[in-house]
Amino acid sequence: MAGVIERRSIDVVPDDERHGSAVSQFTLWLGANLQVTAVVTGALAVVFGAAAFWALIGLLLGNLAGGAVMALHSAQGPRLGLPQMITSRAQFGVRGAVVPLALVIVMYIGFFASGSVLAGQAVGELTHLGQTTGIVLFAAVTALAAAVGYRLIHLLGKVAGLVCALAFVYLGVRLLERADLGTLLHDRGFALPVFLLAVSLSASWQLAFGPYVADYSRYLPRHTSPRATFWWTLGGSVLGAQWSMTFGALAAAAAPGAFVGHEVGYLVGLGGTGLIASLLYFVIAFGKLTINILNTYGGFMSLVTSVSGFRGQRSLSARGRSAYLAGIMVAGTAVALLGKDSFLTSFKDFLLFLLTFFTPWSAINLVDYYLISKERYDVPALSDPAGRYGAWNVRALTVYVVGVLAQLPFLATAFYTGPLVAPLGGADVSWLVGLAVPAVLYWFAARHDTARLADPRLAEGQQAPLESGG
Ligand SMILES: Nc1ccnc(=O)[nH]1
Repeated sequence: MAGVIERRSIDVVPDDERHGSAVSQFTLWLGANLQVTAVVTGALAVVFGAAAFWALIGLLLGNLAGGAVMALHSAQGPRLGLPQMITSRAQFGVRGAVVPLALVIVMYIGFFASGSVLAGQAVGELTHLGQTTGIVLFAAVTALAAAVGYRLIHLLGKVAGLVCALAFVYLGVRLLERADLGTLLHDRGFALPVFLLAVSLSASWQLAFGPYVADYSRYLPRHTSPRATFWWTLGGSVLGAQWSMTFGALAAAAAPGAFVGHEVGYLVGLGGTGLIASLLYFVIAFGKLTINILNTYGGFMSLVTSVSGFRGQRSLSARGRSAYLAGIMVAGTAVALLGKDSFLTSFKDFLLFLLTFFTPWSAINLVDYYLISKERYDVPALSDPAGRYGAWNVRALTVYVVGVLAQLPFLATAFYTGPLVAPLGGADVSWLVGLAVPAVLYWFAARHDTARLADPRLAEGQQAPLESGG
């Protein structure tokens, strides 16, 4: 058992523990995306007024654009052997990284909560124990699996991907027995704002994976091709999300009133009753499990990265691991139980609003890694506030704040709508601004900051010094 439970967290994965191939990224991200929240997201595009035909095209564009950004993060994993958020220390400073980190933690607790509410419904129905017990059971299984860690997460992703793919084929057939595809796609009326909304919904969906993508590629052998990692990640994530979202958009077009607000019940009702219904409840919960584990593990990793920046640790004991994981699980479950009846709709808005705070992070992290640092970081300095990355990088933090503020005029949420939304016909393109503005600003601000750049000779053997250090 000891060999099964993961020991590592924020520390570098040494070469002798590296294993697997880039294809594992395809199966994990397929499994993470073939699930009910993605179905709901696709349905929203139609609910907000896009014709199903254009909704599907918009969703695909967003999945591809957001997916490309998330997959660029994935390719960092094999190269550095580090989880995702710790690489932000190279841009923001060892302590400055806490600024984007804190927001990422809040976001993943929020995703944990909203996912657990849907899965808790399914577990409650399946076990006849009700939603509250369902949420608690689901959270406990999530935390246990996250504690076992990397290998189990990949295994579950593979199994869930397969099981959910079968279920989605079945549900797709049932849907098309009830509704004629030609009729659903017949309306070709185009309206730019709702089309752009469909693009934003799926782009945000993908971008929200960004802060933990490399966590799941960091055990791949160092020489795994970055291209292969990129394409397998992109392929799995886009295929899974687009498939689920297509199903959701068509379901919403076929039965607008019946689907929205009754997602779990509607999906099960499509399938049938009795044993089939029980199976579908199981599949819905199982489908949410992969992503919920990712949210727990990602929240945990971000929390450890934040705290260790101040306390100077470079690794974590088994007890510390469990304690941090339990902390994320308890927080997520508490929010789920408090919010299950009321605020989850506005909560979704809150989550999209939070996205505003880390599209600039993605832009800065990627521009630095690929264009300025050229895929090389001085790994020991990532844990040294007196090292080349410093404690607080004011330049990067300023670009980050400007990147967040630049989006405000473009934001359209339930509780705040910026002044430039109406001139754009009601469309929210803030995520594009949140990527482009900080990317350009950071490039100009940091490209001559040569003291920060790692010695090219560090490129291959860069992990060695950390081993002795901690
Ligand atoms: N799109 C998402 C990203 C991260 N976590 C989620 O639950 N969903």
